[in-house]
Amino acid sequence: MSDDVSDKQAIRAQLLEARRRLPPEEVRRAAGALARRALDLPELSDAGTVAAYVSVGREPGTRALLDALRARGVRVLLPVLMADNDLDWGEYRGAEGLLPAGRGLLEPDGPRLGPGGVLTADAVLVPGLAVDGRGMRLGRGGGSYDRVLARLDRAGVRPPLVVLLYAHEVIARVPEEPHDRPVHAVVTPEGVRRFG
Ligand SMILES: Nc1nc2c(c(=O)[nH]1)N(C=O)[C@@H](CNc1ccc(C(=O)N[C@@H](CCC(=O)O)C(=O)O)cc1)CN2
Ligand SMILES: Nc1ncnc2c1ncn2[C@@H]1O[C@H](COP(=O)(O)OP(=O)(O)OP(=O)(O)O)[C@@H](O)[C@H]1O
Repeated sequence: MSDDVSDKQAIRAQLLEARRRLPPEEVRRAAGALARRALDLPELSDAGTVAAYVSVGREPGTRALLDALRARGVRVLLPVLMADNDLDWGEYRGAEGLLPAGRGLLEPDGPRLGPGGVLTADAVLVPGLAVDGRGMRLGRGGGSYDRVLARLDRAGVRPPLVVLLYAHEVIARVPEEPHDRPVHAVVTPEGVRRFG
């Protein structure tokens, strides 16, 4: 295994442990601040369709943001994890339209759009564990979003990629592999940083 791959695993383990230690009230406070800051981003507020995801556990919260986008008439797409870790997509129809899925995830009921559904997004909210000063992102390691970003590239579409993190998850350097693609902006409860 290359050094960068084993570095990634060590950093992931540290960051997931730090999330597990976050008090629930801190998770709630952060989610409110993240939703407010994310809604101020023109990349998201001007979008007709946003590809997002439903935060679970101590992930930086997206639920308030999903509902606010939907209330504004934005079409919100949510991922459905497939057996090979690639992602299918469905439309968010509100909290009642979410079903418990594997790995503690919540997924949309209703029709599936296919993996190409994400190509209709004007902006993509990408989950992550960390980002560095160049916008290089560390994910959970399933490669699901690596494939989404490669699919967008192949189709020649370049929607803004936005990651929501806690402030301590903006780190000095994420080890990168050739397939990694930088994101355009990171939102933390403390502010927004654009890369470019
Ligand atoms: N909320 C959310 N949805 C998402 C992602 C994500 O990171 N967050 N994904 C990003 O690609 C995809 C799902 N990929 C996943 C890959 C691994 C695990 C995982 O390792 N889960 C742990 C339990 C949860 C935890 O403690 O973190 C497990 O199964 O042991 C979860 C989702 C699509 N949907
Ligand atoms: N376009 C792709 N198609 C298929 N597999 C890929 C693709 N890009 C990367 N992978 C594989 O996915 C695995 C995970 O990659 P990596 O560790 O960079 O994940 P990550 O970016 O942290 O996570 P994620 O993409 O799930 O958020 C690696 O084994 C990598 O080879």
